[in-house]
Amino acid sequence: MILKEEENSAGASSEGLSGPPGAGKSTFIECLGKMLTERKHKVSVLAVDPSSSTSGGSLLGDKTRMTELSRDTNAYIRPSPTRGTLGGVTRTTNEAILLCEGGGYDVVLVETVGVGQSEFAVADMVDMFVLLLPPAGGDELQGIKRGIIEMADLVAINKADGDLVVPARRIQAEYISAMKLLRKRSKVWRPKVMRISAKTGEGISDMWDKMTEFRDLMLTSGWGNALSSEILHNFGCWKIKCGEIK
Ligand SMILES: Nc1nc2c(ncn2[C@@H]2O[C@H](COP(=O)(O)OP(=O)(O)OP(=O)(O)O)[C@@H](O)[C@H]2O)c(=O)[nH]1
Repeated sequence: MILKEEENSAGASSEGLSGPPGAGKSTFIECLGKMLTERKHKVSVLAVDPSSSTSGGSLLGDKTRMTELSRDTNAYIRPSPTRGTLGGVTRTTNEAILLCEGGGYDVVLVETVGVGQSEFAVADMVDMFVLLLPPAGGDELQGIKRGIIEMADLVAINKADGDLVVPARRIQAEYISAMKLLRKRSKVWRPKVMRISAKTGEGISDMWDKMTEFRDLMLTSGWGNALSSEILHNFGCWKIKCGEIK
């Protein structure tokens, strides 16, 4: 694979990834993460566990996930999800993002299950927010809040392979129409809806190109600076809420 030098020159970026259980988040991170480490990126993966603040349980931590990426020396996967209140989760995740970026990881993926409140907090602390959805509508997506779709800079319809290609196309068309009606988050970017297969790898490279395009646009348009100040502002607000800044 050809190393894209320019990709690595623009500094670190953080990407939030959310989606309902079973959408294929681990499979996707494994696939994207391996592609990126092959391209000489250093990738860290932070899991935010929304169940921890309510039930004390763990949706994300109980199974072996991303086995190949976890053996990759250019990847770091935070082994266990953060526990505690949402404020605590947010604070430690924010700090972990900064630590990873400072530690030379130029891609920081923050994963959360899109059924609670944590994805809203995550969307506020990353440079780009990606929603991963299965090729299904209606009941299966009931847990996904409309508000979280509004936060998405990019929606990826996963599992667009085999028999699921046709439903994936349909869902993609539905989301493209639906998202036209949503409030725009940015003046310079219209959220994209793409079809991918984390299993076969199809569409993943194109998706990363779109993510890179987004980041470049944010940097060149100055909108990214506004976003960074917003991220810092949100971080500050959380610290105040957590009683760290009086
Ligand atoms: N056909 C197909 N199956 C996939 C794809 N990606 C993931 N899967 C399957 O979907 C199931 C769930 O995938 P995971 O990656 O564990 O999903 P997840 O979103 O991390 O799930 P949670 O950890 O429960 O939130 C597994 O059986 C995967 O093999 C894909 O692109 N195509």
